[in-house]
Amino acid sequence: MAMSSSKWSNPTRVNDATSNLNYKKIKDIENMDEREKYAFGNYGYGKNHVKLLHVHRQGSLHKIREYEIDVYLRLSTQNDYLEGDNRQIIATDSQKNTVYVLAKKHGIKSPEEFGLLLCSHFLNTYKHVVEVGVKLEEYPWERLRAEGQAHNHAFVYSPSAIRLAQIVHKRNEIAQISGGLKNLRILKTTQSAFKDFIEDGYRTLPDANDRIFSTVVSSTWDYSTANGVDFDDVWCAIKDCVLDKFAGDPEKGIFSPSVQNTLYLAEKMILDNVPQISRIEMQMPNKHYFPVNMSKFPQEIVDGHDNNEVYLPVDKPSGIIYAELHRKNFVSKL
Ligand SMILES: O=c1[nH]c(=O)c2[nH]c(=O)[nH]c2[nH]1
Repeated sequence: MAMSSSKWSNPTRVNDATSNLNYKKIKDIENMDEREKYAFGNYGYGKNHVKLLHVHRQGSLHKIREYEIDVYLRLSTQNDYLEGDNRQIIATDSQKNTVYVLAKKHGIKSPEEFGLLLCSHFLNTYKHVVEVGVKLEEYPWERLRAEGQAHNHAFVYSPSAIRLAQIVHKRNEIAQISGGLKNLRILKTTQSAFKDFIEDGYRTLPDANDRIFSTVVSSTWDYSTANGVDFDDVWCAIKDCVLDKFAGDPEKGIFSPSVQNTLYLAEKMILDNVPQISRIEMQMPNKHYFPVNMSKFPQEIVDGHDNNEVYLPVDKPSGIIYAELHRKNFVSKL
């Protein structure tokens, strides 16, 4: 397409020689091959939402793991995009089949290890694959207990949190491994306050000495190494750190002056306890539960005690508190 003069062109009149030169440049650009004019930024292709249930059968004792998996590949050439030449394409359907075949052949020890296996498979099998990415979401099935006993082959879906894992493996580089969790919904009825914040013409919220604290935690973290990491143990340990800093001991609990402080303490405990994690980010939306105003029902206010039994769960808006914490010797790649 010819470049027309636009509001971006220099309005200053140029002499004829310069003008001829500019004209030649424009003609050269017009004659350029498309490949010289434009460069690809991010590109790749794969299959999203590959659903998989894996059953590990040890005699009568069965173990299950259920996943939704996204896979993508990046090839060394872009001939598929540029020329409509499909000869280098590993079809997204074949990528999906690979997930099933590798699960059948090798089983699934953890989502991180299965993701690493898929990456190595694609890089080793196809020399023109330069990058593989695998994202996994694991659903929270727990062994059912019946008559006080763990059941051999029945499970209950206990949506306490969804587990996440992501692997990005570029050829000739070390695989980048991330873990994560989402949908961890928690609530406590005391040991939370929020006060002493800015008092100005915009403030209506009173100090709260004792409020409900509820959130839905989501978090992702990066591993600096896979050596010696038991990914299942780490995931449970991280969830326990979050619950510990939120709930504290079962009798007295733990005091929270703000969501910000609780989030920071959880992240710090995770970096203190898991040396193989270099960076963690966490989000804690503040799901508000406001006490219902009972001042119109004075007969219900006994001994001058305000209402602290009946609350209105507020769907929207919610506060959103988030922070990333990394070790000081770690340089974020973002
Ligand atoms: O823990 C909180 N942090 C805030 O920043 C905030 N803002 C707000 O209105 N309530 C709260 N609670």
